[in-house]
Order: sequence, then C-alpha cells, then structure tokens
Amino acid sequence: MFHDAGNGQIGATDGRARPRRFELREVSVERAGRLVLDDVSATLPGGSVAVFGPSGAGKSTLLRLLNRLLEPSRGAVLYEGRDLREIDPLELRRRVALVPQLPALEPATVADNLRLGQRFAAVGRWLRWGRQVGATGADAAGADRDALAKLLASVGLGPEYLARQAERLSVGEQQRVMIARALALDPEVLLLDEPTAALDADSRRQVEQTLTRLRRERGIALVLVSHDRQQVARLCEWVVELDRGKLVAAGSCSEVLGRVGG
Ligand SMILES: Nc1ncnc2c1ncn2[C@@H]1O[C@H](COP(=O)(O)OP(=O)(O)OP(=O)(O)O)[C@@H](O)[C@H]1O
Repeated sequence: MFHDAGNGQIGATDGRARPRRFELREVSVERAGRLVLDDVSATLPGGSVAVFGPSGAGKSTLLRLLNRLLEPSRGAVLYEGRDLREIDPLELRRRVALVPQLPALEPATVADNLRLGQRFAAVGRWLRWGRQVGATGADAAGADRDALAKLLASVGLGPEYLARQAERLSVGEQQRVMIARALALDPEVLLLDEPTAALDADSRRQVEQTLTRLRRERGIALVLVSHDRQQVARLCEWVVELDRGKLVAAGSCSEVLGRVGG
C-alpha cells in the first residue's frame, strides 16, 4: 500500500520500502560555547539523502544527531514521526546504524569485526524481547561462517576475506567491511560519514556501487555526509546543504545542485 509521505514523496507504508523520514525542528547544537548548528529545520524524506557542504559546515554534527550520538542543545529530531528521545538509544542505533569515518575497525580478523556487529544486534534483540543471549544466541550466531560470508557478499567481498586481518586491508576494503558490520544490525537506515574520502577512484566506485545496491535491492535508506558535489549527484535523491552551521537549502538533488555536471 502506498501513500503520499506528505512531502511530495511517494512511499510504501510498510516493510522495507517505508520512507525512513527524519525531521529536524529548530535544531541548534552548541559545542565549546559555539553554535555549530544554528536553528536548522529540515526534512530528510528517506531514500538517499546527502548532507552536503564545505568543511566545518556541521555535516558530521547533523549526522550524529540522527542516532543520538549527539543531542541537540535546542529543538527536536524526529524519526518516522517520533521524537528520538522517546526511542531507546540502543534500539535506535540498531535501526539507524552509523558507519563511522575510517579507520574504525578493530585490529583483528574481518570475521571478528563482523561478530562485533552481530553481538550488538543480539544485545538489541535481548533488550527488545527479554530473551537470554546464550550459547545458542550471540556466540552461535557469531560462529556462523555462512552468516558472516553473507554479510561480506552484500558488500561485494568473498568469504576468503573472513580470515584476513582488518588493519591490513586496503582502505576501500576496510570501508566495505565497516558497511558489512553495520549491516549485521539489519538496519533501516545507514548513516555514512564521508564514506569515500580516503579512497582512490576504483575503491570509491566499488563503495558507491555497494551503497546503490543496498538502497535498490534491500530498501535501506542512506544518509550520507559528503562535500563532493559529483558524488552527491551520483548517489542521492535529496540534499540538505549546510554552511557554517546554517541551513542553506533542502530539496531534491536537481533543485539544490542544479549546476552539477555543468
Ligand atoms: N567536540 C567538539 N567540540 C568543539 N567543537 C566541535 C566539536 N566537534 C565539532 N566541532 C566544531 O563544529 C563545527 C562543525 O563540525 P563538523 O565536524 O560537524 O563539520 P563538518 O561539516 O562535518 O566538517 P568536515 O567536512 O571538515 O568533517 C566545526 O567548526 C568543528 O570544529
């Protein structure tokens, strides 16, 4: 069943195709006595959204508000119509999973890094349903090579990567493992902070293809911080543009970045 999400976007009311909409209402964030976000009101309608702007604009700050790694000093952030303060932070961080900036993997095998994601997911299940996570829970799941290989496959990496040391992978491979680790949470939304900043052109293309596939095939919504106009145009349908903590524009990619490619 489809409905108008109230913002011109058409989305399904149930399942993976839901719009995954965030709303910022008069949000300010003060850090070290300075306003790094200043009275920002904007809708992020779901699908693939870019938070775009120059260095220091407040992009990462905005991203971290979306799963409560940071709280607004004033104003409110809503997800699917609910104030984030009403949602348990662990539950929220499972549904809205952050892929942090590199390097963020543990100096361990890829399999062990993926198990960390699975354990966090298991704790979330336990909190939700009060189920004991025992030998048949997180540990068994963590030992499930097939499940780990499946996570890797969803980012285009083969099972031979499971035994590799994470810190010896290329940065592009590390980035894809980080996305796979976040996917262990079975999230509705992936938050990505400059996911290709440290990557060469080939690796960047692979990560972008991975994200496009996750969006198209699994309906995972993306919120992506980027200062790369061309990348935003390639990946995102909606753009929230910031500069020095202020909202500059919010709208469809063509509305906000109309000059791309020109
Ligand atoms: N923990 C902090 N304490 C004080 N100021 C901070 C803190 N974190 C960020 N800032 C400041 O807030 C402003 C916005 O930072 P933020 O990282 O959100 O910007 P950004 O747009 O993501 O920049 P970049 O593209 O360079 O990563 C910057 O001026 C930064 O110095």
